[in-house]
Amino acid sequence: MNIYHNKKVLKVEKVTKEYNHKNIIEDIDIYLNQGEFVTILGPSGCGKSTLFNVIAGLLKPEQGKVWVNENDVTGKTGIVSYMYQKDLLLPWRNVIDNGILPLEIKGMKKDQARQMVMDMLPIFELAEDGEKYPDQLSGGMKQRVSLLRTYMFSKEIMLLDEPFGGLDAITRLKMQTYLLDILKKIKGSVLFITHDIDEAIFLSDRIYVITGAPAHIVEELQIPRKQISSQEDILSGELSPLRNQILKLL
Ligand SMILES: Nc1ncnc2c1ncn2[C@@H]1O[C@H](COP(=O)(O)OP(=O)(O)OP(=O)(O)O)[C@@H](O)[C@H]1O
Repeated sequence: MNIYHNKKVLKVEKVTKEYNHKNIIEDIDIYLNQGEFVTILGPSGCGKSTLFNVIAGLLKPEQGKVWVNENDVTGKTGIVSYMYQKDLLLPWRNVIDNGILPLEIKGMKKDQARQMVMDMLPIFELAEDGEKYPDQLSGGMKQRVSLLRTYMFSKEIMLLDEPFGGLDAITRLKMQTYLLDILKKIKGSVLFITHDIDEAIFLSDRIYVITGAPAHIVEELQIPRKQISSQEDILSGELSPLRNQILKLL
């Protein structure tokens, strides 16, 4: 995303989480600056979603703390927004009424919530689709609705857990570009999960590589954003040392 500030909006400090007395993630220290795009890159099953569940307050860690804007939010839900790989749209609600769900839960009147969502539709490239139902949408459109709904929940910090994992390769590439365009307009801070190295390099300002059992952060990498203007750049010779470095870590 390129333009971000050095204000830490999220800090994860020495977090350890176990299942059945076995550590799954251990001693995780990460942070997210305001407006920054940071990816947690790691192999399938290593514990990335567990980390997100701790950050979202859905799981309490055995050790460590989660801070949002310097407030201790460990084990508290409702502060950061969380988008899953599966779109989880309600099939009986149209795009607008799916989008207003988080606002309704917060107690906002339906008319006001609908207006807020309608105002955002063009940004999410859904200007013509507000009245459509999920079964009338393509996979990429469904993920844009999910992203819109995630944004309506909390504009400040968004956790995106493999949001493009279920899409075909071409739609996935298109969605990566959409996501960067949308983020330029809404100026959110994003923590993103993927196990796709090229996706991580294309989207991120910074990458944490997580691996091992228990999973821990093995490397933090700053991405040379100036060298990346399109997905083709990822395959250029200049970035191949970075890709190889990540491959060796995983
Ligand atoms: N509720 C649970 N009880 C016990 N073990 C669990 C539970 N949830 C996850 N695990 C285990 O914790 C480990 C990490 O799972 P997690 O879903 O966090 O990994 P992940 O990196 O997000 O995987 P993927 O990329 O496949 O989504 C796995 O071995 C999983 O089986």
